[in-house]
Amino acid sequence: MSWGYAANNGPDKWADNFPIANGPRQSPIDIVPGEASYDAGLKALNLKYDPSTCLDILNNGHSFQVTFVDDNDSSTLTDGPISGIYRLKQFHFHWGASDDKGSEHTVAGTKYPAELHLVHWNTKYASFGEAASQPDGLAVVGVFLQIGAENANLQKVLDAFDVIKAKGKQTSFADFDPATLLPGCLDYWTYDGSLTTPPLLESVTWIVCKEPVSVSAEQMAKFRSLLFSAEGEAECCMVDNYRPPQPLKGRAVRASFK
Ligand SMILES: Cc1ccc(O)c(S)c1
Ligand SMILES: [Zn+2]
Repeated sequence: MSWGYAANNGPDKWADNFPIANGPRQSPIDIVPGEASYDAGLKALNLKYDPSTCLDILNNGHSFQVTFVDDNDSSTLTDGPISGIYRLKQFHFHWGASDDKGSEHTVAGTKYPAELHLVHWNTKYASFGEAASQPDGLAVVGVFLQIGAENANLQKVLDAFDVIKAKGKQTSFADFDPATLLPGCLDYWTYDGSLTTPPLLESVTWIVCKEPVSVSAEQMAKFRSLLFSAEGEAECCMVDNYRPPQPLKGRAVRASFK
């Protein structure tokens, strides 16, 4: 049986097949602002995305992801806490069955209804797959979603959901600028962590934005209309696809802001 988020294959069971689940730099974590140390040496994030690199949108049975062409430096992350050039590979979300949960990172225990992950890989390595196995291979920008006004930019993504309702469905998705999903203020916390889904590789420099972006309650309902299950299987709503916070194990969390 493959991993998921149910009682029989969820986060508490992942260590059975992925022992790194109990490793020293697992994600997500609870971010405690008062314990983060301001680092004046941290640069501002430099995100430069080219909408023409947007390729398709896929229901992979764990989340939905928008994938980008990454054979050149058209869509990149530079500066911030990283050195070198990291290319955007995909973005996806994690969310809850109700608005009181859904984010993976928490802020002093506060859960947001959803969290966006923009996944980038270090071009010092030959590919995403190679980078994902290296301690400095990936950089994921996390953005919290909070219930408020309808997010017109996010709606463009949600409008594609009808054709990717079930696991394995994929459709073309073009000319989307992921920068439109970012908050106005790019203050961030950063720490060394991992993928939050199996294989839970400890290759991620996490960059979590302090400022959330809005999502309406109706838009959250649209997230919850996706299915974990494939066509022809018993329908299982795609909700609560988040891993809870993991032990910090002595790691430092730095803040780019005072
Ligand atoms: C590469 C990757 C895949 C899935 C994820 O949830 C994350 S956080 C990163
Ligand atoms: Zn993720």
